[in-house]
Amino acid sequence: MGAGKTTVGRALAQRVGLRFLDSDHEIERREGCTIATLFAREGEQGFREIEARVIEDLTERDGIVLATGGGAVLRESNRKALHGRGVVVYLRASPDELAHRTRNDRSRPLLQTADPRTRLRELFRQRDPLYRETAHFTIDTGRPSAAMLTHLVLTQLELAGVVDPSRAPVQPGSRERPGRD
Ligand SMILES: Nc1ncnc2c1ncn2[C@@H]1O[C@H](COP(=O)(O)OP(=O)(O)OP(=O)(O)O)[C@@H](O)[C@H]1O
Ligand SMILES: O=C(O)C1=C[C@@H](O)[C@@H](O)[C@H](O)C1
Ligand SMILES: [Mg+2]
Repeated sequence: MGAGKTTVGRALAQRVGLRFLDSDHEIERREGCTIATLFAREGEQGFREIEARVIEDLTERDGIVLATGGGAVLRESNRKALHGRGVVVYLRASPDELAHRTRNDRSRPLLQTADPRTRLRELFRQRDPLYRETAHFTIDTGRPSAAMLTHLVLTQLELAGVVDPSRAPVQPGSRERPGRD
């Protein structure tokens, strides 16, 4: 949560000329309300059901850059759909860094506690192995700016033959997917 998936994903899509989609935005569009309202109305489990349907739908599409919500890796079906249908980049950040980036933002219900830093530490412990299992690449987001991270992700994808260095996206399925990191 707050690692930069939306920020970097959108910039990456622009750089490679692909459509950008974000599962949180798609959930808000389909449900006609904010994530915070949805959590209040349906609880986290209700939100996860909707999220799983959206991930299933969006990972069926070709030619997109998809940013997920931070908890999408919690479900095995989501992890399988993401890893099997796409090239997954884990933007890894420390709980302290995430706490700093999200400190003024009230839109993430799971961080509306007296001690968001401790919550982020718990989430990191639970989720880091799941992100690693799901990702083809891991990029540490500690110091670099979002613009630098976009460049780093792009370079990784070029080296793996996922996008052409001339910025033309490789056709889905035309080259072997990269292995796990
Ligand atoms: N590399 C970075 N360095 C510093 N700040 C960053 C960086 N990447 C993103 N940010 C900032 O951190 C905040 C969270 O970023 P963003 O919304 O892209 O995270 P996210 O991973 O999509 O979060 P969520 O899981 O909640 O969807 C934003 O204010 C963004 O500007
Ligand atoms: O990390 C999480 O569990 C979440 C992250 C956000 O992207 C939203 O999907 C929601 O706030 C839950
Ligand atoms: Mg996001």
